[in-house]
Amino acid sequence: MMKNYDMIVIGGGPAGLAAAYKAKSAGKSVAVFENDLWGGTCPNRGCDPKKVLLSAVEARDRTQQLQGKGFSEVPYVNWSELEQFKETFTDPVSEGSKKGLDSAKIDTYHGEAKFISEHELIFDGETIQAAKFVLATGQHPSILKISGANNLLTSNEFLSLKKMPKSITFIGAGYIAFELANIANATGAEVHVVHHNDHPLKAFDGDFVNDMVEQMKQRGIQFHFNVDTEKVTRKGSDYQITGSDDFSLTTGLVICATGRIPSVEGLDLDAADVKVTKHGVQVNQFLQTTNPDIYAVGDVVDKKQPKLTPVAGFEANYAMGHLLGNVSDPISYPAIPTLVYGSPKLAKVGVSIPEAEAAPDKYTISDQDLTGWFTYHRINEPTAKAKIIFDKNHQIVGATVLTEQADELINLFTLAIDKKIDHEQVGQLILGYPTVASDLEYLI
Ligand SMILES: Cc1cc2nc3c(=O)[nH]c(=O)nc-3n(C[C@H](O)[C@H](O)[C@H](O)COP(=O)(O)OP(=O)(O)OC[C@H]3O[C@@H](n4cnc5c(N)ncnc54)[C@H](O)[C@@H]3O)c2cc1C
Ligand SMILES: NC(=O)c1ccc[n+]([C@@H]2O[C@H](COP(=O)([O-])OP(=O)(O)OC[C@H]3O[C@@H](n4cnc5c(N)ncnc54)[C@H](O)[C@@H]3O)[C@@H](O)[C@H]2O)c1
Repeated sequence: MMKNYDMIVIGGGPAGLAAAYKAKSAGKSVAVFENDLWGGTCPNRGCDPKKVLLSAVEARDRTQQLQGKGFSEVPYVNWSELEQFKETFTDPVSEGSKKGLDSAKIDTYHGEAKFISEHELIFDGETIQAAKFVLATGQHPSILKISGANNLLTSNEFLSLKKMPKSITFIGAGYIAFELANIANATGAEVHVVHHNDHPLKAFDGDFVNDMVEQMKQRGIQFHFNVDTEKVTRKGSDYQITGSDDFSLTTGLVICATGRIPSVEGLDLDAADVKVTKHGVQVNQFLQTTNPDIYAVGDVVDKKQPKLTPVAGFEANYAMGHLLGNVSDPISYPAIPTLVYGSPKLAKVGVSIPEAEAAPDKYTISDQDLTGWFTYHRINEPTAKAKIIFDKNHQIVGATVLTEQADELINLFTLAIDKKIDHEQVGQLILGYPTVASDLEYLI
């Protein structure tokens, strides 16, 4: 007899798993298909391993800042040891995620499935049906179409390098290049970033990005802007990168960090009547694809919101609410913070600086240098800055921050924006002192 489920999820990452558990707890029969590691990008080769590696960088940064204030030597990070520590987090993920599904009695299929009609998949020669589907296949690294592209590695391989080479080069200057270049630099490797224009981290405030680049240059990271990479050639155990304007660089490894592309190949979405653009699966305001029985959630969706783990989880919960008939309003996203985990960290949320500058009748920007504030001076941070945007009622509506503590500060701003917390309300709270949070009263 043909297998038939209430719901099939394709992709076992944060988005897919959240959707599967939600439907299962509502009493639905559910199956999840995964063609690689259970758990997806975030815990296996994304956010979590990256932030474990960052912990050693943060310790080194602190030591460096407190040189002559209790510390004299600044050790380099021992990559092999750190990598082994990282593996204690990543190694158990896939098996653990699969076991979780098994104990929740969610069926699992490992391998490639492909649609053969609007409600049918074929897997290992077997046809499997479902009333509803959820596409949650995420994205994978894009590789430049250049001569010698086979010599390029990606963030996937970087996060599992057994040995850090003496020199390493990142192509692209987005989130991944900044974060991984910063980690490699802390191990003592010679680090280069080659970028095709002079707008790194283009979604962020230019002033703060310039500041971040300067600080990373001072740590020894070499930026090569306005270079179009044309060719990567193997030279013995090294690689030679050649690019526009006679650019040439010999390096130990080349990591391509030029963006990620939606994972839709092989699914034959045409057969299911699901339309895809180059940015991902097209959805309506209920996260239904062009086939209303097929939803799409997480990184695989063509959307203007940033492609991040908490956004993936939020969408999965929303889509399940809609699919189960508990929600009928269109999806409405709260403020979404985005962060670049460098040294320092750069973060933003809500109304952007260009948006605020373009509408002075609606917004005011408070440009704050926090370097001398106790919170930052205590750890001797070289620079700590925030641009905070208020509406005409003096309610915070956006912020961009550059500091080692940006990951904590931005969440406080997010809370204030989303819950409309103002200066007076913060003043009525008693918060642990002295902390990033206890500064909030003086910031908003
Ligand atoms: C290096 C790096 C660092 C990151 N850091 C952060 C961070 O600090 N904070 C943050 O919020 N986000 C971060 N992200 C982004 C975050 O990882 C993603 O937003 C998140 O994983 C999206 O979840 P998802 O379930 O939509 O996709 P994924 O986690 O990518 O999961 C999709 C799953 O679908 C599977 N799949 C693909 N095709 C098929 C198929 N045909 N059949 C079956 N299964 C398939 C994949 O193997 C994968 O397991 C980072 C990403 C990277 C690459
Ligand atoms: N901290 C975080 O939240 C975090 C960290 C890492 C990744 N991510 C997620 O992963 C996504 C992908 O990260 P990413 O850094 O690969 O992408 P990105 O879009 O941030 O950056 C890609 C960079 O490559 C450049 N580029 C594009 N085409 C190029 C070309 N032909 N030659 C040279 N450079 C080129 C772009 O100008 C851009 O600077 C992010 O958008 C985000 O969703 C998030």
